Amino acid sequence: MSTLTVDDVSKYYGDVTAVEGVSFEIEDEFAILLGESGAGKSTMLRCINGLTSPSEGEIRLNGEPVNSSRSDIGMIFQQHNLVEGVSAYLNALNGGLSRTSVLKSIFQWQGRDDKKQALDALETVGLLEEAHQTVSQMSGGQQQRVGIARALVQNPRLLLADEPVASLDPSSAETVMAYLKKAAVEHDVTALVSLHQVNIAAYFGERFIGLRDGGLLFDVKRDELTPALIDDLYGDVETVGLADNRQGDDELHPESIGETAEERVEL
Ligand SMILES: Nc1ncnc2c1ncn2[C@@H]1O[C@H](COP(=O)(O)OP(=O)(O)OP(=O)(O)O)[C@@H](O)[C@H]1O
Repeated sequence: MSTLTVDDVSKYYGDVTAVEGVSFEIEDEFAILLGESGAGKSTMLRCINGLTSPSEGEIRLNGEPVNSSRSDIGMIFQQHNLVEGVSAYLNALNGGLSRTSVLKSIFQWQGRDDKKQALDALETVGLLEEAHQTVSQMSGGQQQRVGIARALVQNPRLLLADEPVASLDPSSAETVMAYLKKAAVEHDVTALVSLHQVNIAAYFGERFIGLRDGGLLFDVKRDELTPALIDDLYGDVETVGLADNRQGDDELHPESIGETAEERVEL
């Protein structure tokens, strides 16, 4: 159980306003951050995980201010930042580094608990049999799943992901999202994931936070996410892909995606 509170947060880079006056709270949900390029999604996530500080406002996790990089916030990046030349297992094990001294990690003296946790995390993302495969030999989707496993080994109370499937083909993107959601549900972790693929977002998300020009445009639950809101967020160009999923003018129907991914992932 964890609650993320974003309280009137602004972030300025010189004259540039990246985020302005944004407030929302998410509790035990799989939430999606939507917005076009430059809307402030990455800046918001970087403020939440303490990689940068807000210029104004406060961010709290379970009531405690977040003011520097914290080990209980797991972060998954678009370019997964794995160590390519070593195995999936060793990459996952690295997630526990904050609990292990540098000397121990160099000599791979992590305890049995850490090792079991790394294998459990790889099982969660469907890669137990590939545990000893070198990451550079894995597909982009598999590498991203190793990134999810590594974040899980941190024992996070909050999982953040910045465009985790942006560089994947649509089928791999669905599979990775299905594993990410499975990981959050199984580990009982609140998640905030930035995405630009609206259909994938609508299928997997439980809550949607829309940013436009750094401000909060909407904060809605799944049944309140309408094409009209998406149009407000992206304009006509980005919503073309929604056409086949619409019924009437005011409902999203993302059922056509995700089912095959879910069958594969066995959520
Ligand atoms: N370190 C920085 N220095 C100056 N300006 C920045 C910096 N980081 C972000 N910005 C600016 O802040 C605004 C929001 O950027 P941000 O990367 O948060 O948006 P985004 O929604 O994540 O976009 P994208 O999807 O393209 O990554 C943009 O105008 C960007 O140019």
